[in-house]
Parts: sequence; structure tokens; C-alpha cells
Amino acid sequence: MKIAVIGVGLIGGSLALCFKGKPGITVTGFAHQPQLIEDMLSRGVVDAATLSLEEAVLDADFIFVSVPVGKIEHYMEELSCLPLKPGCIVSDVGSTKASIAAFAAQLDWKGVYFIGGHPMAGSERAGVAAATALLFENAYYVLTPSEETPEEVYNSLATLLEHTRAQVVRVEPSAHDDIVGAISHLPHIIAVALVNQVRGLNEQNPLYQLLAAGGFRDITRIASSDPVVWRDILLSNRDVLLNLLKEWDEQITGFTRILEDRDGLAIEQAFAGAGAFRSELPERRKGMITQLYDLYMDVPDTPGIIGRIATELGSRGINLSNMQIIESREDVPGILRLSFRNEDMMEKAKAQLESMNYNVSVVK
Ligand SMILES: NC(=O)C1=CN([C@@H]2O[C@H](COP(=O)(O)OP(=O)(O)OC[C@H]3O[C@@H](n4cnc5c(N)ncnc54)[C@H](O)[C@@H]3O)[C@@H](O)[C@H]2O)C=CC1
Ligand SMILES: O=C(O)C(=O)Cc1ccc(O)cc1
Repeated sequence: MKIAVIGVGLIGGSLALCFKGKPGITVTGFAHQPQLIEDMLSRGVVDAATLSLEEAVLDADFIFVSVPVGKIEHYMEELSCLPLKPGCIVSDVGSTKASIAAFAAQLDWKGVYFIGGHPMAGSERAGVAAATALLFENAYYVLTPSEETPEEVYNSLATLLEHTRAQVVRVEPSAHDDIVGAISHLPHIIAVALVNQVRGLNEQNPLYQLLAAGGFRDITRIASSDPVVWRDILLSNRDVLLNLLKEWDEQITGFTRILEDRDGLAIEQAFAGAGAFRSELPERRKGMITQLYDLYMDVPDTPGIIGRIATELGSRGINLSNMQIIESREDVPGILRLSFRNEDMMEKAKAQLESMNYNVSVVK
């Protein structure tokens, strides 16, 4: 079985890693720039890589379009004009679904099927360097088949996606966009606005940056997300977001009024209501062997590497409580999971390993 990934960044690269090395599967990556080809090959994310779209998708059974939302339709159109394998399933990973579904519906796919998709997991990082086979574990993976999609075609994609260890859910495209608008896109706008507000204040007094801690970091992590990826997402979900921003204005105006009125009870009620709802949010359960404070790092498959890492950390008083190789094959980077008893230890280890030029990530 051949899988083609068009755009091998955080999401495309993570999908490729989920499929690569599985029995009977080969993964081919397409990129539009030569250095991206070298990067994905040297990282062992794909089996083959090419600058030719036609070559990438030739004889492919599944194609994942994993480029920023603003470029997805361009590739869908190109694909619909290429001689794809009959029965091939094309999917995308875009964070919005309504316009993509509408675009797909008016293309002539000629014996090929398109099913929109959106893995509901990611991070503020971008590029293939941030890709990891663990990204989607226990997350939801939305699929938006059309009414014409045959059930066996949907099932075939859902079965392939079992390699991601995500839970596949079927959602109608415009309902998807309403929901992710509120739970993902609006929070990104708010985080960016908040950081930019503090950035302005900091120009007058650098103590703002120095003292910014806990809560500020928690609520603003996603403000570090990729500007191009998020430009495209927000423009694509513009109508939904304009309505949500109106409601947001009302929320903020409500808070302004409560404060003007010194209405302590209303403040308590706002926090209590929010806390109660938030405590009902589903925990994103981690894998069985994942411990609370885990780091993941790419390791070259060379003799003695594990010992060197353990010694390096140990000599700095950083205690490892567990270590596990998650994927290791000759000549390709493996993934090492390092577990720590507390966050402080984990952060120290991360800083130390990064200073040694390792690519280290925390999967939240
Ligand atoms: N960042 C996240 O957490 C999530 C992102 N998504 C969606 O996944 C898609 C990809 O996003 P990320 O992987 O985060 O971004 P990324 O920036 O890590 O990856 C995008 C990839 O597309 C390539 N690319 C850009 N323009 C291209 C073009 N014209 N032709 C060919 N390749 C091109 C880039 O070189 C890169 O490899 C987006 O549609 C995004 O909405 C979905 C779920 C989560
Ligand atoms: O990093 C985070 O918390 C995210 O919100 C990741 C994310 C970004 C975009 C998506 O479409 C889905 C998930």
C-alpha cells in the first residue's frame, strides 16, 4: 500500500511517522522546495520524497493533503486532474472543513474519493522537525464524508487511521467549523490579542515580560503558533469567527460592567460557572505507558547513545524515572521517551538536551 503526503510539516510529518514502517506500507512525501525533501528524508519521516506531485501520487492508495488551509484547494484541484489509481482516497487535514467540502463537491474526481479530515491534535510548533508519531494518540480525528461517500470507502480511511491511535468521529462540515471556531480558533485570537496587549505595555516597562509567569504562559502558549497556518485558518472560518467575536465583545463588556459596579457576587459566579464547566471537560487520556511528565526526543540509532544521554542527565542531578525507545529501526531516528517525577526535572532535562542540540518535545 502506498501513502502520499502532500506537505510534510507538523501534521503531514506526524501522519507519515504513524504509517511508516507498518507492514506493507510505504510513505512518499511531496514538497515544493528541495531543502524540505532533504529534511524529511534525513529525519526518516518518509520512505521516499519528491518535488514532483505526479510522481508522489502515482499508484497511491491514500493521499493526505497537509499544507496550510489556503493551499489545500489548489492541491485538490491538481489531484483531481492527475491520473490517480482508481479507488484512491484523497483526504486533507485542514483545520476548517466547510469550504473544503464545498470545493471538493464541485470537482470531477473520476473514480477517486475525497473525504475531508481534521486531526484534532497539534501544537504551537510547525515544520517537520516537530513531527512525532505520538501526536494523535487518544485525540479525536474528525472525518467529514459527503452523502455520496460509500460506507466502505469511509471505513477504509477510518481503518487506516487506526495507525494514528486517534478516535475517528464523523462530523458535518459546517457544524465542525462552528465548533472548532469556538474551541480552537477564537482562543488563538484571544491569546494573540492578550500577548500583543502585554507586548505594548512592556515597551514602556520591561518588568511586564520579566514578571509574566504561570497563568500568562498557560493561556498564551498557542499565541506562538505558525502565522501562515493561522492566517489561513482564520480567513477560512471568517464568518463563524466574526459572529463569535461579537459574542466575545459581549462577554468582555459584561465583565467591564461587573467591575464598574464592583459586583463581587457576579465575579464569583463567573469564575464558579467557568470552573464547573471546565472541570467537566474530557481529560485527554494519555497512552497506557505515558507518565505525567514525559519528554520525547529523536535519537540517532547509534551504539551507546542511550547511555550517554542518561549519564549526561545524571551528572547534572536530573533524575530519570523511566526511559523507553518507542520506535527504533536501523539507520532511522528513533524516539526516546524520558519520564520524570515532576515538571521541574522535566524542564531541566529539556533545557540540557536542547543545549546538546537534540530535538526534544513535550506532548501535552
Ligand atoms: N498546527 C496544528 O496544530 C494543526 C494543523 N492542522 C492543519 O494542518 C495543516 C498543516 O499545518 P501544520 O502541519 O501545522 O503546518 P506546517 O507549517 O508544519 O506544515 C505545512 C507543510 O506544508 C508545506 N507547504 C506550505 N506551502 C506549500 C505549498 N505551496 N506547496 C507544498 N507544500 C507547502 C510546508 O513546507 C510544510 O511542510 C494546515 O491545514 C492546518 O490547518 C490540523 C490540525 C492541527
Ligand atoms: O496546541 C494546541 O493546543 C492546539 O490548539 C493545536 C491545534 C491547532 C489547530 C488545530 O486545527 C487543532 C489543534
